[in-house]
Amino acid sequence: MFQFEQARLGHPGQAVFENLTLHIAKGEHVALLGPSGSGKSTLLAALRQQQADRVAWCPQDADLVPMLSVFHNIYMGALDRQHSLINLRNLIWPSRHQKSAIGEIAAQLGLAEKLFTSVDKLSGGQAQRVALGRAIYSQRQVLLADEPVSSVDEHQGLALLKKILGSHPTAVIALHDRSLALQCCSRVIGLRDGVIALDAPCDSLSLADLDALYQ
Ligand SMILES: Nc1ncnc2c1ncn2[C@@H]1O[C@H](COP(=O)(O)OP(=O)(O)OP(=O)(O)O)[C@@H](O)[C@H]1O
Repeated sequence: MFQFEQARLGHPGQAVFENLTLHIAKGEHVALLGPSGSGKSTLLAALRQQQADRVAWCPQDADLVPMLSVFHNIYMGALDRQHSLINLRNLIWPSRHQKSAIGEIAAQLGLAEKLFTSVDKLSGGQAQRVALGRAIYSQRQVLLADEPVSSVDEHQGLALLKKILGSHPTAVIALHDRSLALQCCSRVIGLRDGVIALDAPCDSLSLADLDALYQ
Protein backbone atom coordinates (compact mmCIF):
# COMPACT_ATOMS: atom_id res chain seq x y z
CA MET A 1 0.00 0.00 0.00
CA PHE A 2 2.83 2.39 0.92
CA GLN A 3 6.38 2.00 -0.21
CA PHE A 4 9.56 4.04 0.13
CA GLU A 5 12.93 2.84 -1.15
CA GLN A 6 15.93 4.86 0.03
CA ALA A 7 13.76 7.94 -0.07
CA ARG A 8 14.74 11.46 0.92
CA LEU A 9 11.81 13.19 2.63
CA GLY A 10 11.50 16.54 4.29
CA HIS A 11 10.71 20.18 3.81
CA PRO A 12 12.10 22.82 1.48
CA GLY A 13 15.70 23.28 2.56
CA GLN A 14 15.54 20.58 5.24
CA ALA A 15 15.71 16.82 4.75
CA VAL A 16 14.20 14.94 7.70
CA PHE A 17 14.73 11.41 6.32
CA GLU A 18 17.90 10.99 4.23
CA ASN A 19 17.52 7.34 3.29
CA LEU A 20 14.15 5.89 4.21
CA THR A 21 13.11 2.38 3.21
CA LEU A 22 9.67 1.43 4.45
CA HIS A 23 6.78 -0.80 3.36
CA ILE A 24 3.31 -0.72 4.88
CA ALA A 25 0.83 -3.37 3.73
CA LYS A 26 -2.93 -3.23 3.37
CA GLY A 27 -4.61 -4.32 6.61
CA GLU A 28 -1.91 -3.03 8.96
CA HIS A 29 -2.68 -0.68 11.85
CA VAL A 30 0.61 1.10 12.45
CA ALA A 31 1.47 3.33 15.42
CA LEU A 32 4.15 5.93 14.67
CA LEU A 33 6.07 6.76 17.81
CA GLY A 34 9.06 8.91 18.59
CA PRO A 35 10.13 12.09 20.37
CA SER A 36 8.93 15.49 19.25
CA GLY A 37 10.69 16.48 16.04
CA SER A 38 11.62 12.90 15.09
CA GLY A 39 9.67 13.09 11.82
CA LYS A 40 6.21 11.58 12.48
CA SER A 41 4.23 14.39 10.83
CA THR A 42 6.70 14.59 7.96
CA LEU A 43 6.29 10.87 7.27
CA LEU A 44 2.49 11.06 7.49
CA ALA A 45 2.46 13.88 4.94
CA ALA A 46 4.65 11.84 2.58
CA LEU A 47 2.37 8.80 3.00
CA ARG A 48 -0.62 10.99 2.17
CA GLN A 49 1.01 12.09 -1.06
CA GLN A 50 1.38 8.47 -2.15
CA GLN A 51 -2.34 7.63 -1.83
CA ALA A 52 -4.12 10.99 -1.76
CA ASP A 53 -7.40 9.63 -3.18
CA ARG A 54 -7.70 6.76 -0.71
CA VAL A 55 -6.74 8.53 2.47
CA ALA A 56 -8.88 9.88 5.31
CA TRP A 57 -6.64 12.62 6.69
CA CYS A 58 -6.67 13.75 10.30
CA PRO A 59 -3.87 16.32 10.81
CA GLN A 60 -2.67 17.58 14.18
CA ASP A 61 -4.56 20.86 13.93
CA ALA A 62 -7.74 18.93 12.93
CA ASP A 63 -8.10 21.23 9.89
CA LEU A 64 -11.73 22.12 10.72
CA VAL A 65 -13.68 25.21 9.63
CA PRO A 66 -14.29 26.92 13.00
CA MET A 67 -17.33 28.98 11.96
CA LEU A 68 -19.19 25.94 10.65
CA SER A 69 -21.11 23.38 12.68
CA VAL A 70 -20.17 19.84 13.66
CA PHE A 71 -22.61 18.62 10.98
CA HIS A 72 -20.98 20.69 8.26
CA ASN A 73 -17.43 19.79 9.24
CA ILE A 74 -18.23 16.08 9.24
CA TYR A 75 -20.10 16.40 5.93
CA MET A 76 -16.99 17.90 4.37
CA GLY A 77 -15.23 14.57 4.72
CA ALA A 78 -17.18 13.29 1.75
CA LEU A 79 -17.54 16.26 -0.61
CA ASP A 80 -16.03 14.15 -3.38
CA ARG A 81 -18.90 11.62 -3.23
CA GLN A 82 -21.48 14.05 -4.62
CA HIS A 83 -21.84 16.65 -7.33
CA SER A 84 -20.94 20.13 -6.06
CA LEU A 85 -24.53 21.39 -6.51
CA ILE A 86 -25.85 18.59 -4.30
CA ASN A 87 -23.15 19.37 -1.76
CA LEU A 88 -24.17 23.02 -1.80
CA ARG A 89 -27.80 22.10 -1.23
CA ASN A 90 -26.93 19.69 1.60
CA LEU A 91 -24.74 22.27 3.28
CA ILE A 92 -27.48 24.91 3.17
CA TRP A 93 -30.55 22.67 3.69
CA PRO A 94 -29.33 19.34 5.06
CA SER A 95 -31.64 16.51 4.03
CA ARG A 96 -33.25 14.27 6.64
CA HIS A 97 -31.07 11.43 5.38
CA GLN A 98 -27.84 13.43 5.79
CA LYS A 99 -28.88 14.65 9.23
CA SER A 100 -29.56 11.12 10.32
CA ALA A 101 -26.34 9.61 8.86
CA ILE A 102 -24.10 12.32 10.29
CA GLY A 103 -26.12 12.54 13.52
CA GLU A 104 -25.46 8.85 14.09
CA ILE A 105 -21.70 9.31 13.74
CA ALA A 106 -21.81 12.37 16.01
CA ALA A 107 -23.77 10.36 18.60
CA GLN A 108 -21.18 7.56 18.54
CA LEU A 109 -18.55 10.19 19.30
CA GLY A 110 -20.55 11.77 22.13
CA LEU A 111 -21.43 14.85 20.05
CA ALA A 112 -25.17 14.33 19.54
CA GLU A 113 -26.06 17.49 21.46
CA LYS A 114 -23.56 19.55 19.47
CA LEU A 115 -24.59 18.59 15.93
CA PHE A 116 -25.44 22.16 14.92
CA THR A 117 -23.00 23.94 17.23
CA SER A 118 -20.15 25.74 15.47
CA VAL A 119 -16.74 24.19 16.01
CA ASP A 120 -15.31 27.39 17.52
CA LYS A 121 -17.57 26.78 20.53
CA LEU A 122 -16.21 23.30 21.23
CA SER A 123 -13.46 22.13 23.56
CA GLY A 124 -10.18 20.84 22.08
CA GLY A 125 -11.23 17.23 22.74
CA GLN A 126 -14.65 17.76 21.15
CA ALA A 127 -13.01 19.31 18.07
CA GLN A 128 -10.72 16.28 17.80
CA ARG A 129 -13.79 14.06 17.84
CA VAL A 130 -15.31 16.10 15.00
CA ALA A 131 -12.14 15.47 12.97
CA LEU A 132 -12.47 11.74 13.68
CA GLY A 133 -16.15 11.89 12.66
CA ARG A 134 -15.13 13.48 9.38
CA ALA A 135 -12.61 10.70 8.79
CA ILE A 136 -15.25 8.03 9.53
CA TYR A 137 -17.79 9.72 7.23
CA SER A 138 -15.28 9.89 4.39
CA GLN A 139 -15.40 6.05 4.21
CA ARG A 140 -11.90 5.90 2.82
CA GLN A 141 -9.83 2.75 3.09
CA VAL A 142 -6.80 4.27 4.78
CA LEU A 143 -6.60 6.50 7.83
CA LEU A 144 -3.59 8.76 8.37
CA ALA A 145 -3.90 10.58 11.67
CA ASP A 146 -1.54 12.80 13.64
CA GLU A 147 -2.16 12.64 17.40
CA PRO A 148 -5.92 12.24 16.91
CA VAL A 149 -6.73 11.67 20.60
CA SER A 150 -4.16 13.89 22.32
CA SER A 151 -6.85 16.17 23.82
CA VAL A 152 -9.07 13.51 25.37
CA ASP A 153 -8.51 11.42 28.50
CA GLU A 154 -6.84 8.02 28.28
CA HIS A 155 -10.05 6.02 28.69
CA GLN A 156 -11.89 8.01 26.01
CA GLY A 157 -8.79 7.92 23.78
CA LEU A 158 -8.78 4.13 23.84
CA ALA A 159 -12.47 3.90 22.93
CA LEU A 160 -12.10 6.49 20.14
CA LEU A 161 -9.03 4.86 18.65
CA LYS A 162 -10.72 1.46 18.61
CA LYS A 163 -13.76 2.96 16.92
CA ILE A 164 -11.80 4.76 14.22
CA LEU A 165 -9.55 1.78 13.55
CA GLY A 166 -12.67 -0.38 13.25
CA SER A 167 -13.81 1.75 10.32
CA HIS A 168 -10.43 1.84 8.51
CA PRO A 169 -8.84 -1.45 7.42
CA THR A 170 -5.43 0.24 7.10
CA ALA A 171 -4.15 3.04 9.32
CA VAL A 172 -0.99 4.88 10.29
CA ILE A 173 -1.39 6.95 13.44
CA ALA A 174 1.17 9.16 15.16
CA LEU A 175 0.78 8.79 18.91
CA HIS A 176 2.55 9.96 22.03
CA ASP A 177 0.75 7.49 24.30
CA ARG A 178 2.74 4.25 24.09
CA SER A 179 0.19 2.24 25.99
CA LEU A 180 -2.56 3.20 23.51
CA ALA A 181 -0.24 2.20 20.68
CA LEU A 182 0.28 -1.29 22.09
CA GLN A 183 -3.42 -1.75 22.89
CA CYS A 184 -4.82 -0.62 19.52
CA CYS A 185 -2.29 -1.23 16.76
CA SER A 186 -0.65 -4.24 15.12
CA ARG A 187 2.77 -2.71 14.41
CA VAL A 188 4.94 0.02 15.90
CA ILE A 189 7.34 2.10 13.85
CA GLY A 190 9.58 4.11 16.15
CA LEU A 191 11.37 7.16 14.76
CA ARG A 192 14.38 8.93 16.13
CA ASP A 193 16.18 11.80 14.39
CA GLY A 194 14.81 10.88 10.98
CA VAL A 195 15.60 7.17 11.05
CA ILE A 196 13.53 4.11 11.88
CA ALA A 197 14.89 3.05 15.26
CA LEU A 198 12.27 0.36 15.89
CA ASP A 199 9.89 -1.58 13.66
CA ALA A 200 8.12 -4.54 15.23
CA PRO A 201 4.72 -6.16 15.79
CA CYS A 202 2.95 -4.83 18.89
CA ASP A 203 2.57 -8.28 20.39
CA SER A 204 6.37 -8.60 20.58
CA LEU A 205 6.86 -5.28 22.41
CA SER A 206 6.59 -4.05 25.98
CA LEU A 207 6.22 -0.49 27.25
CA ALA A 208 9.88 -0.64 28.31
CA ASP A 209 10.92 -1.38 24.71
CA LEU A 210 9.08 1.76 23.62
CA ASP A 211 10.54 3.88 26.43
CA ALA A 212 13.97 3.29 24.94
CA LEU A 213 12.93 5.37 21.93
CA TYR A 214 12.66 8.46 24.10
CA GLN A 215 15.93 8.09 26.08
N1 LIG B 1 7.14 23.14 7.43
C1 LIG B 1 8.38 22.83 7.83
N2 LIG B 1 9.46 23.42 7.27
C2 LIG B 1 10.72 23.10 7.65
N3 LIG B 1 10.99 22.19 8.60
C3 LIG B 1 9.96 21.57 9.19
C4 LIG B 1 8.61 21.86 8.85
N4 LIG B 1 7.78 21.08 9.60
C5 LIG B 1 8.61 20.35 10.40
N5 LIG B 1 9.91 20.65 10.15
C6 LIG B 1 11.08 20.04 10.81
O1 LIG B 1 11.12 18.67 10.46
C7 LIG B 1 11.55 17.90 11.59
C8 LIG B 1 10.50 16.82 11.87
O2 LIG B 1 9.29 17.46 12.26
P1 LIG B 1 7.92 16.69 12.40
O3 LIG B 1 6.86 17.71 12.57
O4 LIG B 1 7.81 15.72 11.30
O5 LIG B 1 8.18 15.90 13.78
P2 LIG B 1 7.14 15.15 14.73
O6 LIG B 1 7.81 13.89 15.14
O7 LIG B 1 5.82 15.05 14.06
O8 LIG B 1 7.05 16.15 15.96
P3 LIG B 1 5.84 16.41 17.01
O9 LIG B 1 5.71 15.15 17.84
O10 LIG B 1 6.35 17.57 17.83
O11 LIG B 1 4.61 16.75 16.24
C9 LIG B 1 11.76 18.86 12.75
O12 LIG B 1 13.13 19.14 12.85
C10 LIG B 1 11.00 20.10 12.32
O13 LIG B 1 11.62 21.25 12.82
